[in-house]
Amino acid sequence: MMDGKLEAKNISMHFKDYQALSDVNFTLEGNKIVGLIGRNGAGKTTLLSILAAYRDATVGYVEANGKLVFENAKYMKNSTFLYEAPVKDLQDQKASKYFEKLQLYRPNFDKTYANELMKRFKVPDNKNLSKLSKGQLSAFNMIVGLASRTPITILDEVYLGMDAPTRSMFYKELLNEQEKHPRLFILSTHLVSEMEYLFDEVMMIHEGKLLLHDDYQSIIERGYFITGSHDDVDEFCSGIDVLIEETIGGSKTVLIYEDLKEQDIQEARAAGLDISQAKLQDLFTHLTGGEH
Ligand SMILES: Nc1ncnc2c1ncn2[C@@H]1O[C@H](COP(=O)(O)OP(=O)(O)OP(=O)(O)O)[C@@H](O)[C@H]1O
Repeated sequence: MMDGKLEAKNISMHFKDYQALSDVNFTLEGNKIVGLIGRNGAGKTTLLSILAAYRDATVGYVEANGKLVFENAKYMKNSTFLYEAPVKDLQDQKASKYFEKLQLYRPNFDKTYANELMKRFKVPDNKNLSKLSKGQLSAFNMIVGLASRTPITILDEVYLGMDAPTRSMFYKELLNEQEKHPRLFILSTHLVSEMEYLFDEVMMIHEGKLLLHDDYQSIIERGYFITGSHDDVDEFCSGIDVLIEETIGGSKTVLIYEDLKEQDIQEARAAGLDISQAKLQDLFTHLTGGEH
């Protein structure tokens, strides 16, 4: 659907004297699910609102297929940005009324699909939207995001308020929808362990800076836990940045983020070291400063 390019160029965002984003650069290309992960206050919402052209960056700009997105009516039509249930914007209306209006400026909006999801996610359609529970409102938001079928769909922590079974249904539906109607999804989250299997690509931001941006697989393949005798682990890790280390008796475990050669891994294992792949959640926690 999109086969296009979304580029962030030298984006910085200042709020008075507070710098929420510092020189963020990246290119997203093609149809994929991109996970934007970052701790509380890292700058996720700020970055997404700039990507969605809801606000302009203090410095830098965003382009979609080489055209500025800010104040670009065509881009607004082709993108959806959903953030924590904007109750105020919904006023007193029922879903059906809201969908009718949405159809006017979302040419791909599929009302039949939206209504089917309303049933499946048990969002009542006979109540005013302002009367929905928190979880129902999150589900409603997610339904709008999926059924709008815009080439660019940006969901800012849209799962907030959904209970665990509902979130799990949402993830399945997202994958299902991505297969049938591929587009560029950008999802922000800190539920990393729960959502990592969804991501084709990951952007990690920390204190307003883009710390990491790569294919999910490439990131995962650089994260290792290494356990063995104190000396063996130290020897293996000489010259390698260690993210965390834990010593229990004479044995030591470290987490590293590094390209290892398959041969080095084999040799280390043969020499008695235990090497296992870390999860994105481990890397996320420790690349962004640990549990402090
Ligand atoms: N309008 C504003 N004025 C001043 N500071 C702001 C404004 N909006 C955001 N900030 C600050 O910018 C930083 C990034 O905020 P942002 O909402 O983008 O973080 P986030 O990664 O989405 O966080 P969370 O996971 O907690 O939702 C925070 O320190 C926040 O206080």
